[in-house]
Amino acid sequence: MNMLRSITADNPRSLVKPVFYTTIANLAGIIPFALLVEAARLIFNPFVHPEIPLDTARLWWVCGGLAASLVLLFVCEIPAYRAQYRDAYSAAEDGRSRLAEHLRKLPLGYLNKRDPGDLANMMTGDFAMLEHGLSHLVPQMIGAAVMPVLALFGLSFLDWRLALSLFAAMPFAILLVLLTSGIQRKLGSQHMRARIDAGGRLQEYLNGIRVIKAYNLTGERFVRLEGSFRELMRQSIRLEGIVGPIVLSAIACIRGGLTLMVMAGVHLLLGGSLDVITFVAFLIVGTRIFDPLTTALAGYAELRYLEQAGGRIVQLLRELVMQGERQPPANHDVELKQVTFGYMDQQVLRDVSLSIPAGSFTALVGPSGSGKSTILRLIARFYDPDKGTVMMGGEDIRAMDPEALLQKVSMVFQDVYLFQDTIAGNIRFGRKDATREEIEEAARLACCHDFILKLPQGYDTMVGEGGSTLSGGEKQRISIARAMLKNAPIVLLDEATASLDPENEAEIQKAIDRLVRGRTVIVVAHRLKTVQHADRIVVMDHGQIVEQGRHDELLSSNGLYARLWSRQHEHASGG
Ligand SMILES: Nc1ncnc2c1ncn2[C@@H]1O[C@H](COP(=O)(O)OP(=O)(O)OP(=O)(O)O)[C@@H](O)[C@H]1O
Repeated sequence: MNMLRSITADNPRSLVKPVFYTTIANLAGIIPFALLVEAARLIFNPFVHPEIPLDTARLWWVCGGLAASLVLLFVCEIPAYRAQYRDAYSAAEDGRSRLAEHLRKLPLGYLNKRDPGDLANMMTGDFAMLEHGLSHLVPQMIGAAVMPVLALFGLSFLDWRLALSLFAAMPFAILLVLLTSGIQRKLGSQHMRARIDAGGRLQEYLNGIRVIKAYNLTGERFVRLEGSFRELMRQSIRLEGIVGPIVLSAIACIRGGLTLMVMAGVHLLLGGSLDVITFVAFLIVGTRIFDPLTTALAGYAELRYLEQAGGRIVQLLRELVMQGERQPPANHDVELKQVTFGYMDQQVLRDVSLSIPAGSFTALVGPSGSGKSTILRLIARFYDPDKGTVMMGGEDIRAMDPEALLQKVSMVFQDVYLFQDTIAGNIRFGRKDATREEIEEAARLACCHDFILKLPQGYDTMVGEGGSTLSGGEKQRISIARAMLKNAPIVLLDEATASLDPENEAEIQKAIDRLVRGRTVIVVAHRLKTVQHADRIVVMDHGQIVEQGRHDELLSSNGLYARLWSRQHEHASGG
């Protein structure tokens, strides 16, 4: 059952139709064999028993039946073929969508620990293997099981001794494959690890190609990439080199049954206890009956390999998604109560308590790495705290449905990601059902409208993956337009650290001022002058809140804020 779950990406029901139609097609495939045996019997009968004339009428009927059975086989194979391919591809499509949806709901903490190359490989490589398995290997396996069982049953009626000798070696072959399945699995998983590693290295190489060129790192990075390709080759050769002989031995063992049957047949024929016609019938059937089984044995090793690919998918599908069903309350006060959090082992926030009343403007400031952006991520529930609670309207956000919670929050982050879509499509991510007028209105408020109209196709201009065709400031404004469209009561803003030209900076500031009006706003600010009018400024250092208050209060208390302010002030007047 585990294997079935694995190879169907946890959806064994997708196998029902292909298995049903393939079994019918295989059963239909037995009829021509039976008719061939009957034809051989009729033809050889006059030679063995000269007193009996050739029964031509019956022979014609058998020939007609043979033609009809081939038509029947064709008719049965069409739905089997369709079921195998259609269901294989739709099962893989369904599995890919389920996995993508599941990944979206997993805590970011879990995804951070996974190699993105590995996940991408799972979506493409592993599912491609499942498609191949469901469309080719599973039908082969069914054929391999149905044909010999029916043949053994039918041939036993003709002569049980020959039938037994024909199949005598089969249990040894099956035993050989089963006993070595541990080795096959181990080699398969080593090969898979090498494949994932090569995929990861390749992705790293492609993602970093600009840095590699800029710093002339070609040699070192390429060596790592080449090393992973070499390891993959080594593991592939090892896998084929060891699994191949096992499978070939099993096939030889099965074929040995035919030799055994011929020897037994000759012995019985000479002893007079077997007639030639039955022997000929066995020879006809015996040469073909093992074909599906030998093909399936070669596929069996592949199936085990595929089981591992599917197993990885099933394991990921079973990872617990973020829990919580409650709808967020109408009150949008935000509060952190003694929150402690770290991404991996390193603690990033220590015992942080902070209360943000609805409708207020709060700024988080402090040195780089002090944990400011992490607070925003916890409020949006990208992660759950290790200790303490994050509350909204007096309720723990862990009890809330993460998706409903995100409806309450608009985010504008430093690293704006634009999808490979039109400008309008990218703004529409703010609200799926927004009309074109609403999108343009949001763009106007976010100071994007003018630069968008200057693009070749205006709002219908495509932006590349990652938005590489727009400047940093333009991307920021697009993301503000998204947030405008979303119109959520809480706004989380992570101010861009990269220096922008004065015109862009003024436009962005104007857009932000419009976005935050009348909402609960939490801003991570790097330039203190942009937040000097905040209701409250929270100063962070080494994962803790060291000061908080209004700009004037903080300046007069002469602490970290005053130092940061004077440093930036001197810097600005000096520059
Ligand atoms: N996804 C992550 N995985 C592991 N560590 C992380 C991750 N994000 C941030 N960190 C680490 O957590 C610490 C706090 O990061 P955070 O982004 O909250 O700081 P910050 O105060 O916003 O910094 P900055 O002003 O430079 O944006 C840093 O040491 C950072 O390296």
